[in-house]
Amino acid sequence: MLIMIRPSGEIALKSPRSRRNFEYTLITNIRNIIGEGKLWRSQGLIFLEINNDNINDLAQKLSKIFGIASFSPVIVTEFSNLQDIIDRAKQIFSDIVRGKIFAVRAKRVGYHNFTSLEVQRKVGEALFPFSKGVDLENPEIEIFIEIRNNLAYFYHENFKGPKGLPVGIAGKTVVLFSGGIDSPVATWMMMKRGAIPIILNFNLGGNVHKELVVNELNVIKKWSGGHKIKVFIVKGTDVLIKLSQIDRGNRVVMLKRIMYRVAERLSERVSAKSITTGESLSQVSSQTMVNLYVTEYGIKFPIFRPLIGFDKEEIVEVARKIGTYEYSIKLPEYCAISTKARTSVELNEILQQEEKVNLDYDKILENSEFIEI
Ligand SMILES: Nc1ncnc2c1ncn2[C@@H]1O[C@H](COP(=O)(O)OP(=O)(O)OP(=O)(O)O)[C@@H](O)[C@H]1O
Repeated sequence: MLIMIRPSGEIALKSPRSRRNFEYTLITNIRNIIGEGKLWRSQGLIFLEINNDNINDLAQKLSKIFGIASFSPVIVTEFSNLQDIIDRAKQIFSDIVRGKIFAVRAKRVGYHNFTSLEVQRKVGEALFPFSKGVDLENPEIEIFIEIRNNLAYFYHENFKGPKGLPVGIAGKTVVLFSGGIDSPVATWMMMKRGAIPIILNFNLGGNVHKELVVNELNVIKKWSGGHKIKVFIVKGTDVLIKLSQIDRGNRVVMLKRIMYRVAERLSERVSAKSITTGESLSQVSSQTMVNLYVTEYGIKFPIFRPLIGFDKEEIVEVARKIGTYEYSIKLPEYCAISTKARTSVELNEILQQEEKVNLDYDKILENSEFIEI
């Protein structure tokens, strides 16, 4: 089976050099996920030739590879004149249009002594006797013919890809991953823009919490373009004990600040250039603008919050689509940190209390558990 893969439109707009890099990364990711077959680039498209004839199985996998806009199983023919194309189209599609209202769509690249419109008309005429009729506006089935120089590609199925950019082209980001609904979605959105996530989780609920995080990451892994996901699990309860020394109203922001600090250290170690969180503005008390300002004060990496303008319903919709929602809702309440924070903490107060708590962030990281998914 031959599959024509159309990269995201955004990739085509890049300079030739970037475009080549993006396409090569996409090819590597496809190879890692599919694990067999031959892949090559041709005029802005990617082709995959594979022995497996199960398109549904393949479509499941390709539809989760970022950087793919759409894909179609195609039949390719070399031709020397329009009649060759008409004959081949008849062979391929007469059964497929049987009893259906159809339309032919043709595209052409290169020099030919016929137009795309002529191809549509002539192939339409040839298939008409087998069909229930033609309707260009509302067909039951569409027949596509893409002519590129002396090759014609025939297909009638078009599967959607997830668009975005191939995972890997943007470098690494350390994701503060709670296991709740939001941070898995934030991870997915960063992957969609080409970032490789390095996961940092503060375990606040023992094995139950860990298992949940691992389950979610197994789902997310399906979208990673074959990249392994590195996970650092910090024993969050040790940090919580330290927090008992400070004001109750400041604890949530302080815990977040500690998470950012450890994420900062991890970013240095793994050469990530940003930190990602699942925060969205004003969602809970720790996510007011003031509290976000205080939380990230002095952190040397940019903090990316891809969900900042999303409301909960929109986040849930994405979580359901990617498949993490069913796990996230099982996260016990004690693993979330967003209870009872002051909506507006004082920066100086927090900085003083941070000194008092005096944590060794490197040590916290060194004592973390590392797994790879
Ligand atoms: N235990 C944790 N380990 C790592 N990061 C965390 C943890 N708890 C929270 N975070 C980070 O802080 C963000 C905000 O968490 P918070 O609990 O305040 O809100 P939330 O909206 O419930 O987020 P989520 O749905 O991701 O748990 C999370 O999206 C995540 O990036």
